[in-house]
Amino acid sequence: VLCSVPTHCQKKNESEGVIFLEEYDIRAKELQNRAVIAGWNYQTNLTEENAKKQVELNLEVAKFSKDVATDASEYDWENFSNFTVKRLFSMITTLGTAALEDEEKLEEYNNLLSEMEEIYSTGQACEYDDPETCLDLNPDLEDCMADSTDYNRLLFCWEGWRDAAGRRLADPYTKFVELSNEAVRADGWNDTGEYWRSWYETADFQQQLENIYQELQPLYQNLHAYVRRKLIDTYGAEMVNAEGPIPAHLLGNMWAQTWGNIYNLVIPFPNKPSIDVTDEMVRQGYDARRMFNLSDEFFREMGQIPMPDSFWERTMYTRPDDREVVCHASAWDFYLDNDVRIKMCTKVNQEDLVTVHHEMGHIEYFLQYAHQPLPFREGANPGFHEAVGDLLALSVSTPAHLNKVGLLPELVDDPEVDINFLMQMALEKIAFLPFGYLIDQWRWRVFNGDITPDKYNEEWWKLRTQYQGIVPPVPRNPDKDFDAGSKYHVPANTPYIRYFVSFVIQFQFHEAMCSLSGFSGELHKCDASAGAMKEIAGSRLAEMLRMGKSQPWPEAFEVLTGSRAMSAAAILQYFAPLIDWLEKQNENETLGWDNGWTPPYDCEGTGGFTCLDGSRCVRPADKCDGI
Ligand SMILES: C[C@H](N[C@H](C(=O)O)[C@@H]1CCCN1C(=O)[C@@H](N)CC(=O)O)C(=O)N1CCC[C@H]1C(=O)O
Ligand SMILES: [Zn+2]
Repeated sequence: VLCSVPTHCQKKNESEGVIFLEEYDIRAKELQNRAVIAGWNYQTNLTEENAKKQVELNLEVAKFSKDVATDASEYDWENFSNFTVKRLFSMITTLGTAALEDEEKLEEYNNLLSEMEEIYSTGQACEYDDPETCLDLNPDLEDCMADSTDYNRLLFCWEGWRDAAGRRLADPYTKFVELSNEAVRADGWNDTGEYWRSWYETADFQQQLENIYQELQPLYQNLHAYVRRKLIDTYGAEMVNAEGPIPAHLLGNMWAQTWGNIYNLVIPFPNKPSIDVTDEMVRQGYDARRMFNLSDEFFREMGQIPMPDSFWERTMYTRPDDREVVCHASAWDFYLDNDVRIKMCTKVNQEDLVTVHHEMGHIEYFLQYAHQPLPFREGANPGFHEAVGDLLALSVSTPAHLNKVGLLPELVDDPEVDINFLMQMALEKIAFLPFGYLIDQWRWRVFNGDITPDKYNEEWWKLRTQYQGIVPPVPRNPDKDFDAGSKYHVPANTPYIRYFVSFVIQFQFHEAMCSLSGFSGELHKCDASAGAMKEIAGSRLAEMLRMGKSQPWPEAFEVLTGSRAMSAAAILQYFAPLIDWLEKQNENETLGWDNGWTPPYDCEGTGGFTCLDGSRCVRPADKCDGI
């Protein structure tokens, strides 16, 4: 019944709709599989030819999405009775960025994405006094930020990366924002941010997030004040101000998003044992593959699905030395034949062991919902997908579990050792919260036009200082710098609020898994795999994951946690002993950082300054441009 004037003809009925969905699923999976393969081939071999093939496939997917949405609108689906059939039709007729009509613009949109991915993944910072020696982000610059405690060496790595990637992404990103908004507007959205937030199916989503952030902010301020005091001990009071924001390059990470790498500068009880998995792994000769095996074993122990053989054959474990790749770790669902893979330039250290669990959590979710119709093969909301791996890593990271797997020589039951452990966890989980929250606060305002391109960097730093209490170590050049571009997810166009949601709900999941497994005691001591009823916990987790996106997320949330709402209570309960300890530590500290302090910046005519180790840090005068 193909009719030219839909309002005057009989729309197709529900039983015809079910047949339509069956045919759709077969065609959609086949096409998605080819598109993901093209994406994999590009990211694991950044050639012009592979970029073109990836763009071609993305265009084919967009065309298919448009055609199938048109076909779907011939069915009277809004009036169908079956919830699942209606939900599937609703998802299939939601196009998002695929709605862009103009072929040329859609091609430009996809070319920009490939180009930005390439710029980010191949960016290098070259030594001031030896332009031939250039450092990659992974591993060189990341290792620099993690290991150096030389103020000016850190400054070289921090600024060098932003010159190499951030600055070069300003123009393509500005163009990209326009095209992305034009695309989603063709699908009826006001802007890209509104389309992204719709995936949470939560009317007051932004308000809920703000409430949770306000509940967590005091804990973050206490951690910030404590760490700031310790950094003054390391770098001196003229480089770190006791009541001001912290220079952004001193937190052990290129983006100051997690602070685990400066644990050795902030240990609460230095003369008591701490966990140092990195040393233990290196001592035991761990390689990437063994780190993956450790994670897979834990998923099995928790009754989840083991990694299929093809995973072990096709995963990229380490950075290849014969081609350019996207090193930023990611998990891939190929939608056919249980083909799931991780792509990672793994380093043998604790940080990457956590990332391996994070990526494997995505893989686990892919496997658990593989039986669902294609549109339901997503997280219940994107935060769920980010939480799975971290959730299991909360159990793996406990001293008890690390001792069990031979990565922690001795187990000590001592409240001061507990504080050392909770500090390590806070440097990962509490430090991250403002970062996880602010990225999309910035991006949503870029997409809705509140932040115009000339203000991209100024507003970025306003948010970075307001939420994280950090400040750029060198003045930013308003015409050239685009520091948001130095963070993978911005040029890669991956939304970020999902990580803030994950860092909240993973503790609610952990609390649920621990009580279901029969664990009793302080939450931070729980290793769910040690619970007498761990099978119950594992099967409840699997039951939630199997649902994919077949129901609004509170339904899935309730299966595991028994509740239907995000809450900061679980993470605050987990860190309760540390909160008390920090408040005592900070009795004489000023919480907060709004005294407007900025770091001293040595930029005399010589353009040179002296490193802490007394060596002469040659610095080309142009590094003082615009200052
Ligand atoms: C290291 C991790 N890489 C992402 C992730 O695993 O989420 C990659 C890149 C972007 C999306 N992605 C995927 O793998 C998706 N295909 C997963 C999915 O299918 O949804 C990452 O970026 N993380 C981890 C913690 C904080 C954040 C960061 O490092 O800032
Ligand atoms: Zn993730």
